[in-house]
Amino acid sequence: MTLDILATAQLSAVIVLVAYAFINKRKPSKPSYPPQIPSFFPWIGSLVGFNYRRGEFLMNCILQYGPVFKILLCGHHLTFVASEEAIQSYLVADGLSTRTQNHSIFGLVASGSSHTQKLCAIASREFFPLLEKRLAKRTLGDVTPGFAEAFFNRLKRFANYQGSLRRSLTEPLYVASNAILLGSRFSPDTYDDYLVFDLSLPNQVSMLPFWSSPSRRAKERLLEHLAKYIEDADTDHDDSLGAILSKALKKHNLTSKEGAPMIFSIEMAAHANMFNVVFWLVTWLLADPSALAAVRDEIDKTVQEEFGGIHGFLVNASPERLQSSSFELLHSTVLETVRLSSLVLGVRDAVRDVDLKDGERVIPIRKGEYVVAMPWAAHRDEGLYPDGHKFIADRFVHNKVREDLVQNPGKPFFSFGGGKHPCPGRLLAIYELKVMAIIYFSLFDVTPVPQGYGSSQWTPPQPSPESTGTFHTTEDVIVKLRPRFDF
Ligand code: HEM
Repeated sequence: MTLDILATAQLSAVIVLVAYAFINKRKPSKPSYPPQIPSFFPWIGSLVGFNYRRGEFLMNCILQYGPVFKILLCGHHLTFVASEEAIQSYLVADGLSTRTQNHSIFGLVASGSSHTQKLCAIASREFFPLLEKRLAKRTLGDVTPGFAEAFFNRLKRFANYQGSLRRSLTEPLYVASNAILLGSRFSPDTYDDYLVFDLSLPNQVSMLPFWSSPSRRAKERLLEHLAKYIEDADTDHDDSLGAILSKALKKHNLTSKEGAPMIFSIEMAAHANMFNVVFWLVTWLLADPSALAAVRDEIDKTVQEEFGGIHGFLVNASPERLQSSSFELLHSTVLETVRLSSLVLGVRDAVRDVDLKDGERVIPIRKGEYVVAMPWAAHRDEGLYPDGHKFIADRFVHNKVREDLVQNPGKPFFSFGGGKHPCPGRLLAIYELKVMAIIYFSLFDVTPVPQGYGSSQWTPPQPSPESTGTFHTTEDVIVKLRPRFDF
């Protein structure tokens, strides 16, 4: 009986939606700006295309409707801005808030918690500004000692390895980055759980229901570990970022279990984009052997001449010394990878009516609507970046972006956001990517192994059409790592 009622209700809903869509289609549409992406169904709008192949769907919208367009998703209006001027305007606009974005992040890490609201407020008022201060140019050098050695020690285990490129890069990166941010009490053995969680992220951020026991259990174990980490923090003597955050959580009367999602959200911010970018950095270099040879020559020469060899580098690899012009090609390669792997920035909600600018045109955003910026198009603008869809390792050699890596008029570089909410980890990210590349290519000859029966040639994987934020990959790369010397 109940099933009959349900089936009848579903059928009626479909009939109403189809009829509505048909009537709507027949109405002559008013010309408007920005263009609205047509969708067959009212209310749910473009949900299906958007959710299943988000990156691809958005890129197709730009190609068809231009760099500013609107879509309807489950009753919400989202305006996407992808031109340089519109993104600049989005970044500095008053009246656009990160409230919804932060809520969804905490909803993801702390599902079911009644403290999401409180955690969001503490994150944006206290924790993100604290990170910005600690990871600023002047103080970054106090945070980074130990990163290079921790990365090296973990990477050594991969000598003569044949297997996942992703693992060989992200495991040492995860361990080293946590060592400097959270200190030695945070267990490196959490890597496998974090990877399971990370790989499920594209599904988790989709608007469709997502059930996966392995990633849910991995997240629960990570949260338990973090709760213990906060519980045991030596807040009087330990001055690692993790201990400072633990102290602040206690000050806000949050139990260690209630506060764990806060540190988890910082873990996610510190690793999610890095895991993607580091993968593309090595993959795109492997796909361009002459660029790889040039980058490695630069690394070998500079490590020898300026640090006396790799062991000297491990102890003296400060952010200032890595700014040296002797690493100019590596610096350019890192920026090029970050430019090319960037798809979407954050979601903003309009807390009042806002007019954004796209050159001479005005983009009206009504209170309650959402805006999303897509650097993907601006970063491929042929007038600004010739052959912008290609990886060109030395693209930034003679044309460096500003040091703080945000908003660079004339040569847009939006990968780290900017304006009111720039990525506070941007300088750390660039530092880590450089150190990683230097150690990885100093230690190993890296050979990609062709996959598939009978294939003798390796081809790099494509960015995944389901990506969000930075590009994920469609598949891993299998590599052989042959030590270049006895370490
Ligand atoms: C290549 C690596 C990275 C990329 C491409 C990246 C990109 C971004 C972007 C675009 C935003 C702003 C999103 C928005 O507009 O709402 C952001 C925010 C953030 N990033 Fe990064 N990031 C990277 C690495 C890091 C690292 C290493 C950390 C270290 C802790 C970090 C911490 C954060 C935090 C805490 C925020 C939130 C800031 C806020 O909402 O005020 N990121 N990141």
